Amino acid sequence: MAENHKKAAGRLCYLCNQRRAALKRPKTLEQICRECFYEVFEEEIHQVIVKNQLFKPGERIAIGASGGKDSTVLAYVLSELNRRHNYGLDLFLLSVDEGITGYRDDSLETVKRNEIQYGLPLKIVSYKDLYGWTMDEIVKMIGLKNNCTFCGVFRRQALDRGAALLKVDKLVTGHNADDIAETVLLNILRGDIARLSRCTSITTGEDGPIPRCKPFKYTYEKEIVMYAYFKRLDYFSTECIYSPNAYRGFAREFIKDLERMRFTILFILPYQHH
Ligand SMILES: Nc1ncnc2c1ncn2[C@@H]1O[C@H](COP(=O)(O)OP(=O)(O)OP(=O)(O)O)[C@@H](O)[C@H]1O
Repeated sequence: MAENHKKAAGRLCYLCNQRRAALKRPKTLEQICRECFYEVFEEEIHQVIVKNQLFKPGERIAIGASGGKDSTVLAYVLSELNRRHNYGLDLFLLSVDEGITGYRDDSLETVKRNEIQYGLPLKIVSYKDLYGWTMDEIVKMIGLKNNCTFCGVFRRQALDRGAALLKVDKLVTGHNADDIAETVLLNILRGDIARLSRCTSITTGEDGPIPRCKPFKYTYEKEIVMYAYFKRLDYFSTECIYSPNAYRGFAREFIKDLERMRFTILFILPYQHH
């Protein structure tokens, strides 16, 4: 971040040619000012929403809010765009409390502050209430093997239950281009053709209880972090204490290495179509 910042300082913004450049934009490598960065970042997400017809006026939308950078930026940007472009959406924050002491309890405090900061009603559903078990208790029983698989299945269902309680039409999540590139690579390595064809769709689950969509499908993680940093958004940045997640970590490092070698894989993978 500081490095990007230093390199850009001293020049005029490539886009407005008036203000000093404050950063080098990861997606285009242009040196631009903060104001232009906010504008292009938000406008690109607006275009993704419009082109893919993600929402209809009057819809109730739940934002899967973990308190992390992606969903915090998503909540902030969606509420801004909803006002600016009159989408006519009723937005809600929906959080799942997995019952992980020292991780989810702290990140939920962030979401509770976001509820006030962004004026979005918050609903929290917990594994304890839904299933009678917290992840702390499950890990005590089964250890650290396969715990992420359990947690992923439970979270998926908990989000569906929460969405039903809120009576929303859709659920949006903060999955970004980096997450999707990793998932594409993992599905290739696993030879999972069915998931490979599904994982790049911007909207999924249209035949299930609640459609889900990913407005950040084309947004780079680095840009989300920069946006949160420059806007001083309130988010929680600790990794889950139970998820070493070696397999996904390997995919992430591999993609980063390819990017360093100037392969534009991050840009290409989320565009894969079936
Ligand atoms: N406990 C939760 N409650 C509600 N939504 C969640 C929860 N965990 C994850 N999500 C949703 O799923 C998306 C992807 O989750 P993942 O665990 O991969 O986190 P991430 O990429 O670090 O995102 P974030 O920065 O938002 O935590 C999040 O952006 C969020 O929309």
